[in-house]
Amino acid sequence: MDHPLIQHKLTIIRDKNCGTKEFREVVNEIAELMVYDVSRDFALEDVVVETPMGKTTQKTLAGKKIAIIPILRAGLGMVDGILELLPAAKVGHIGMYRDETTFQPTEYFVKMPEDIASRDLLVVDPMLATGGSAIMAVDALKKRGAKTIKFVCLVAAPEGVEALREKHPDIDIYTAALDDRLNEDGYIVPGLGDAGDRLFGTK
Ligand SMILES: O=P(O)(O)OC[C@H]1O[C@H](OP(=O)(O)OP(=O)(O)O)[C@H](O)[C@@H]1O
Ligand SMILES: O=c1cc[nH]c(=O)[nH]1
Ligand SMILES: [Mg+2]
Repeated sequence: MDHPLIQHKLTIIRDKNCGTKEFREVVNEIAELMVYDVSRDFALEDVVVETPMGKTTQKTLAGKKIAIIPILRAGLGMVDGILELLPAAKVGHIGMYRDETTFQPTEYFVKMPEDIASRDLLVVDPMLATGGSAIMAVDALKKRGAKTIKFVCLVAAPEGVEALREKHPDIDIYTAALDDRLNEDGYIVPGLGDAGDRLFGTK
């Protein structure tokens, strides 16, 4: 997504001198701006409304049922921003951490709304690196009946986009930036470092 506001804010959080408070605020702001466009294909239906001047037929969202699914921890940093625009969305959590040497993800927590099969799901995580975490999260959702899934991240590596596309070609991927590559430690370059640690001040 190349909107100037999104690009500007992404540059702010890439800076290693951006502290925890600002990092948190700006991650939420970017997520909110991204959802404006992610929701572009949401269906509308007609509704009759009475203005002070009389009756008119206008558009309203067609009873869309959404759930936001953050991949813990770092995905949590995007939830409040998205809820600003989609305040009635439900939120399901999936916990996952990546092994430092093999980069393989381990799932440690899942709590979903009961009706995810009938909801449009926005899986959110700031970083799409090898793609292992996103693939495992989508596997877990499909296993529970999910049908419509969009993946929303801030920074993606080409390797992660390719892996997620290959494993789950039915999923739309939205990213604020497609970066150069992964380094030998599995971090995105130039990236923004460890998103979870920067959001929660754990390093
Ligand atoms: O595409 P991948 O190679 O799977 O890497 C991306 C994942 O790594 C990070 O999580 P991390 O394991 O650091 O957990 P955290 O959010 O708790 O810090 C990030 O938030 C993604 O979930
Ligand atoms: O660059 C990266 C890769 C994985 N996870 C992160 O938080 N950052
Ligand atoms: Mg992390």
